[in-house]
Amino acid sequence: MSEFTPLRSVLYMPSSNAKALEKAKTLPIDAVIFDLEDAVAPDAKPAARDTAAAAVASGEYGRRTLTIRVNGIGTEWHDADLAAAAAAGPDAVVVPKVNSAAEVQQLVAALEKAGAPEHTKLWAMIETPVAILDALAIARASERLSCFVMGTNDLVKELYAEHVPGRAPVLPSLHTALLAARAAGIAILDGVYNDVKNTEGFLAECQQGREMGFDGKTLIHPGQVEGANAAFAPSEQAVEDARGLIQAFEDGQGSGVVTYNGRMVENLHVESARRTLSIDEAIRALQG
Ligand SMILES: CC(C)(COP(=O)(O)OP(=O)(O)OC[C@H]1O[C@@H](n2cnc3c(N)ncnc32)[C@H](O)[C@@H]1OP(=O)(O)O)[C@@H](O)C(=O)NCCC(=O)NCCSC(=O)C[C@H](O)C(=O)O
Ligand SMILES: [Mg+2]
Repeated sequence: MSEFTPLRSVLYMPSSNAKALEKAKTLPIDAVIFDLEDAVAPDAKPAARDTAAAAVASGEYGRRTLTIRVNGIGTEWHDADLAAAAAAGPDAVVVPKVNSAAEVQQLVAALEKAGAPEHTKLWAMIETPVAILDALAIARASERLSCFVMGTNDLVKELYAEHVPGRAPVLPSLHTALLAARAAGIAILDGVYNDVKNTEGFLAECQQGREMGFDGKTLIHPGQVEGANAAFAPSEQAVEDARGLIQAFEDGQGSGVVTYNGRMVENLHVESARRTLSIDEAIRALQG
């Protein structure tokens, strides 16, 4: 049994959208974010809060990781959202616009005070300039914090930047958050791709995110699930190469360096290959 939890495809859905809530039960997503923030109109927020909590408790989403995105600190909905989410006990509570280590500690204290079970982690959205500049302190602020979620729409807005193919304006921010997440040993998810009908652009962004090192991508539409699942899983070729590389190293009988398919292999490559195999194993376990 692998300890690795795949987060290739993490789908936001407005908790006020009954059709989307039903649809998500049928999709091969690794995780769901029941949204109470941007995708829910102010009038609909109290009902959406109840719906999200009921969805988590329903047991109808199978093996998927379930999370609730609450409204941000300082908004009129935040306290009630956090209390309801803590009581529902999802796998994680996602908090937008987390800006400091102190905020993480405040959120963790609030979750504990509201009686959140131990398995309910905190996922912090990194989507402001100050969060990028303080990313390492945020990532290390609490053991309960297990994942960064990039909010590239807010980031582009705050930077007065533009959404462009290749994402040059936000790459320094994405890399900084990745460095912080890896230094702290937490997961990190790439931001959403807004143009839901542009499959080619979406797949290019998935590949870019995978190559940069993200664990998976946040999604906004069912049509994006398959592409994300493929992009963030090791390919058959990668799995075969990982097995071959490990075997070649073991056949080297204690030599510190061997070659496999003409390439140098050292222990660090073996560690990467083992990671590839454990991700593959965890994904296969999901498929049952
Ligand atoms: C973008 C959408 C508004 C498009 O909706 P729609 O026009 O209804 O799409 P379709 O008709 O193509 O839908 C086909 C079926 O799929 C279901 N559906 C659609 N979206 C979802 C979803 N997200 N989850 C589950 N199911 C979904 C439809 O109900 C149709 O079902 P059926 O008829 O039974 O076949 C819409 O996709 C949408 O609302 N997406 C989510 C938007 C959202 O959550 N936004 C907030 C998060 S993004 C963000 O804030 C990131 C961050 O903070 C940042 O700063 O970047
Ligand atoms: Mg945002």
